[in-house]
Amino acid sequence: MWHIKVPATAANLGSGFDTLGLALSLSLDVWFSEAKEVSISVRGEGQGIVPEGPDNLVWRTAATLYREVSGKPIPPGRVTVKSRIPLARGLGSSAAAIVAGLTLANTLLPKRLSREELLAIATRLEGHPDNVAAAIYGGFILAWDDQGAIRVQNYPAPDLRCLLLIPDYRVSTEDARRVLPASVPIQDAVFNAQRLALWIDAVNRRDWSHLRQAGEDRLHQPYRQKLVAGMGPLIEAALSHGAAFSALSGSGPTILSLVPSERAMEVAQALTRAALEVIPGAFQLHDVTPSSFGAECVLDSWQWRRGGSRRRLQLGPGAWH
Ligand SMILES: Nc1ncnc2c1ncn2[C@@H]1O[C@H](COP(=O)(O)OP(=O)(O)O)[C@@H](O)[C@H]1O
Ligand SMILES: N[C@@H](CCOP(=O)(O)O)C(=O)O
Repeated sequence: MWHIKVPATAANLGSGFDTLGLALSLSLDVWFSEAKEVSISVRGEGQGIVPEGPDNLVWRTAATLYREVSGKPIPPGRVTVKSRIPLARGLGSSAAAIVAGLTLANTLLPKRLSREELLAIATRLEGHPDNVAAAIYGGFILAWDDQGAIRVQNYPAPDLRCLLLIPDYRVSTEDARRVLPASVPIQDAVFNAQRLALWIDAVNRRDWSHLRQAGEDRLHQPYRQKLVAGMGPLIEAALSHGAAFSALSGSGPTILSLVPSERAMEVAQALTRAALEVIPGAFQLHDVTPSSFGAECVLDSWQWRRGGSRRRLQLGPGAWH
């Protein structure tokens, strides 16, 4: 049986719209074993909501890639999808499902595609590179479009705790992209370029003292404010109680705060107090960590359960270890 694990991801990180991404320690897991017929079951987040037929995003993506590359239908099998990534909350659930599907197809293909090739396909399917790049490579990523080719630079994840304030309502990425303007004033573009540079300087020097400003943004958050009740007060509550960074996660509505361990309790309490005032309805507060691991596929067989070695496959050919 194959076990595929793909992390949740937070895209944008304030100033890095469609450019920065961070893998998180929440995951989408898929188990696959060959069988006579296809059967798909969905557990955890999305259970009862996402389809369990051939139109399931994980299976549809896997089947399409397999057929495109090999010219043959994907081998049928039993697929179990178990996710801890809430849907449409800005935590990359669709990116994780797409990357899981691509990883599954790549595992079954006789000749595997490279991570770069998978990134290009994943970006085309998701529409932007930031979530899928972080889901494939793990850690903190910077992605850019080089005349149609998607390039990525990845860095170790910041050694900070990550508090996710997740409201109980959904914001689809499609809707959240529709509220963005077609062009922005030059001053706003400069404002973001300066702050994006601060992010890259911070990860290069592992110094989080200017992250607060790296989180400031004029390209997407101001326009999305109307979709995310209490966005400003929640970010302010986290920053004024010791968070190094706080911003909308992806297209929202989750607010992500990066916090030194010793301030995590204080920030969590401040976020909870603010959320009770400004969020209409329920919310959850998750205490997770940035993750250095990207998508991986493991042969989950009886041999390793009995103490044999566990074979682990990072995406890309020749990467068994
Ligand atoms: N495990 C899954 N299996 C199938 N489809 C999924 C899965 N997870 C997410 N999706 C699809 O992705 C959609 C959410 O994507 P999106 O609006 O981009 O939000 P986000 O990626 O921020 O969670 C869901 O409504 C569903 O259609
Ligand atoms: N750069 C994208 C990121 C969307 O992330 P998601 O997790 O909300 O899908 C955007 O801001 O639209």
